[in-house]
Amino acid sequence: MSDSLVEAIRRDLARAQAGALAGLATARGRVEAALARHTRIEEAAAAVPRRAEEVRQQHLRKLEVAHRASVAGTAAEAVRAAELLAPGAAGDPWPEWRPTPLRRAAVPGPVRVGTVAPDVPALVPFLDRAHVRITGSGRAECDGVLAALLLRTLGCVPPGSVRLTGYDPEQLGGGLAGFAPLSPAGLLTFVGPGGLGRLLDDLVDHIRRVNETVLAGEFPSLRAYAEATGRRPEHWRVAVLLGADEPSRHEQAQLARVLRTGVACGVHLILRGPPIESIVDSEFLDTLETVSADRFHDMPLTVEAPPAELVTATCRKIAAHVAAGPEPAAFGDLLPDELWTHSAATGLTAPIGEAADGEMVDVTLADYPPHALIGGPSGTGKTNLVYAWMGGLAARYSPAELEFYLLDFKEGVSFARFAPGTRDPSWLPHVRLVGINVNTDREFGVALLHFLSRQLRARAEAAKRHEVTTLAELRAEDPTGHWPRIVAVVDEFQVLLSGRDALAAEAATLLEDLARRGRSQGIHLVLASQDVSGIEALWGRSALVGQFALRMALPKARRILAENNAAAESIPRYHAVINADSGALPGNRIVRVPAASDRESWSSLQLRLWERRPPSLEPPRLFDGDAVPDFPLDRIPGPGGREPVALLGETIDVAGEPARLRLPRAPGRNLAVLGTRLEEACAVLASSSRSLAAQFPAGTARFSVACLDPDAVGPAGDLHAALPENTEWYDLDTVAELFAETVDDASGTPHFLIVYAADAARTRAAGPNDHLRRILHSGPERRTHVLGWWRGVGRLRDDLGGMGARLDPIGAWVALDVHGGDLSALYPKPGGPSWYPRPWRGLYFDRTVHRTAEAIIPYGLS
Ligand SMILES: Nc1ncnc2c1ncn2[C@@H]1O[C@H](COP(=O)(O)OP(=O)(O)OP(=O)(O)O)[C@@H](O)[C@H]1O
Repeated sequence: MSDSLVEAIRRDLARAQAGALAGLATARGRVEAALARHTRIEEAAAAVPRRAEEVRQQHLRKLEVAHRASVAGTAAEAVRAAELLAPGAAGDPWPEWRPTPLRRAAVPGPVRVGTVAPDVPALVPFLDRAHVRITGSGRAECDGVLAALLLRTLGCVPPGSVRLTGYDPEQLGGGLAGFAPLSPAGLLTFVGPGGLGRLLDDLVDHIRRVNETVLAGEFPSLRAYAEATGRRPEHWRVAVLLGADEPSRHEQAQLARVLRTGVACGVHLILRGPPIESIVDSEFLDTLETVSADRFHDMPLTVEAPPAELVTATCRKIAAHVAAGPEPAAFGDLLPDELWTHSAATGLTAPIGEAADGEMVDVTLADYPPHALIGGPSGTGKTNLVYAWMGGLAARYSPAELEFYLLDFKEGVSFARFAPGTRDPSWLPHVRLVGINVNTDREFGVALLHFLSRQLRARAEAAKRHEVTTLAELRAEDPTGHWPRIVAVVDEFQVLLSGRDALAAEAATLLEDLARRGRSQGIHLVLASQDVSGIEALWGRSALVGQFALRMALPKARRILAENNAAAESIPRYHAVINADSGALPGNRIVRVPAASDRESWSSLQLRLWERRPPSLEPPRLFDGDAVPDFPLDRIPGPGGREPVALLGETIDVAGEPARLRLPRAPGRNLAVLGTRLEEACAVLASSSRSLAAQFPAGTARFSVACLDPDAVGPAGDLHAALPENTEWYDLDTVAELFAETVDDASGTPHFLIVYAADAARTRAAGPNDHLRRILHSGPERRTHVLGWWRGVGRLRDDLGGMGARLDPIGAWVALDVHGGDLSALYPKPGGPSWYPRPWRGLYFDRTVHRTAEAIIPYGLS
């Protein structure tokens, strides 16, 4: 290779090396520049947060200054706000503190446990809002927070609505000692050491049950339930857990569940003590309120513990209140907001009381169930239950929709309040009839049943005319007709069915017919009794009992419900088992019946209804078995009638019409009053004579009063004075003249001989007796009528001719203290009428009009 070639290669290599070195130097310079820029950027970035933090700190300093400046002003506002948030028992200072229970469905607010400076109440949310964890260094302060929280909580809710459980393994209940008086009433229970697991299991079970059966997916919480429905179906349960050994894994899990889900179901925990605290983690913070006994929201807290004696006294009172039993729901709760807005076309529905879950229980009378049976021993509240039910019905349905017929067979005046009285002139507009003190007048009960049967017939006929079958259809077809539902209430109805006589049989037959056919015609029977078990007439007729599908059993009622249904055995006072399914077990609803008996509860409702009554409505008829009816001056026929009519007394009937005796010119038109009861006999003679006298203008009839019993001189004299001026007066010495003169009187002038103790005439002489017999026989055809009182049937017979004499001249009689059998000769049916003599009652029979004799009540004439 030549030298020149080598040289050329060297030069090229040297150039290449120099170029590479220059490139490296340039690259190095660029790297250095980039690194320098990076460092600058990094330094700038580091300066930003520092500045931000400085700005934040400046702001905070300003805020703190502003906050301190405004504390004095805002404290006053905070105090006012606290008063609003925690009124009454929730926040009142202890010296003036007393329980102020909220309504049952109300949601309690926070309660005060102390103050933060300057005097701002420290309020802790608890029931329906949170669990509470109490922390703090001082034991006494923590105890104070606990006591304040519990006592105020108890004072804010209805007594008994918080159930406390204490778990205090260290002090064995000492931490809750002041609350011990709650224990006997079952409001506070203690769980011993080792019982934490069971307690938590129990709470978890309770929460599950509330979720499943009460909230049932419909409400998120009991609080929402209460706000939506106005009712609170469950008690709150508060478990106070005051420290423990390290809880087991299971206990920890259960505790976590309660913390998570308890508040919504009314289960609250109060926690204190490190072992439990250790498992409370941040997961549950939204339902856990932590209260430090030292600081409250970062301010020093002054704990306000309640005085020990206030705690025990309050707990004692709450326990006594709960032990005394729950207050019955108020009568007003049964009433609607607006009166008389309901239609009775398809039935009658009203609440009767409150179930355990606070719900009002409705009771219906309709095609099914048509009739009700109410039972319970004396004093258990049957009458009260009837009042409560009637109040609810009368407030909902107007008198055009509903009518009541009320009968009380017991002695007493329980239904009298519905009729106008001397003290209270108001009456219940729905009531058409009130029968009180009916105990001996079973006839009145039968009369009511007859009356209802007539109503039933009228309805059935109207239904037929309109080609319908039920009341609802009839009302639709005949919208202007008066077709109210009729509710007949018979208290102590067993009296009506007692005895094995014709009256009881008639009553049972009528009842059966009414029960069967009344259902579709809107006629409802409500029968109440102390004890239905012994009523043969009832249990012998299963078809009758079967119609009474609505059963109401008061505590210890026998045989009202089905045989296997013993619910009435165990219900408390003022409660009732309501069963619309003939007493079958699944139909039971237990209700607390409000007090409706006291006059105050009832009167204001009755007054409101009375003031709304239609102007044309007449007051109800009042039948009082203990009262003597007044002689009805307005019912006496006027002068100039076709034939004289004597009023003998009041019939025992729904309308209370007078018992009338027609005295036309016809054989047998005499009246015999029979028996030894002087007053009643005089009353019958007086009312019949006076009513006759009113029918004759002066001088057109003759009246003669013969008083042959010295004891009757008083009333006979009174009658004599009340009769027309020319009425003659005879006694034992002169009566023979009257008979002798009358026996052949052919003047044709009406002549009424009123003879007291007619049988006494015979003891004087043989003559007058015979005259009297002839007057009785042939007088009426000549308008001479005898209204006579004989002191026995035998004596009457003697006056008519002795043994075997015909008694035809006595066409009508009123028997007083004479037994039915003694009247057989005067009665068409063998054995005589069934008649049990009783004071101020007579049995009236007129051969020309009666098939059976009827009971009457003589009028009082005073
Ligand atoms: N639900 C109730 N709440 C408060 N008091 C009641 C209640 N029910 C009944 N009472 C009271 O109990 C007493 C007896 O009640 P009530 O007269 O209704 O019983 P009863 O079963 O009809 O008794 P009796 O057959 O002896 O008349 C009355 O003084 C009444 O005020």
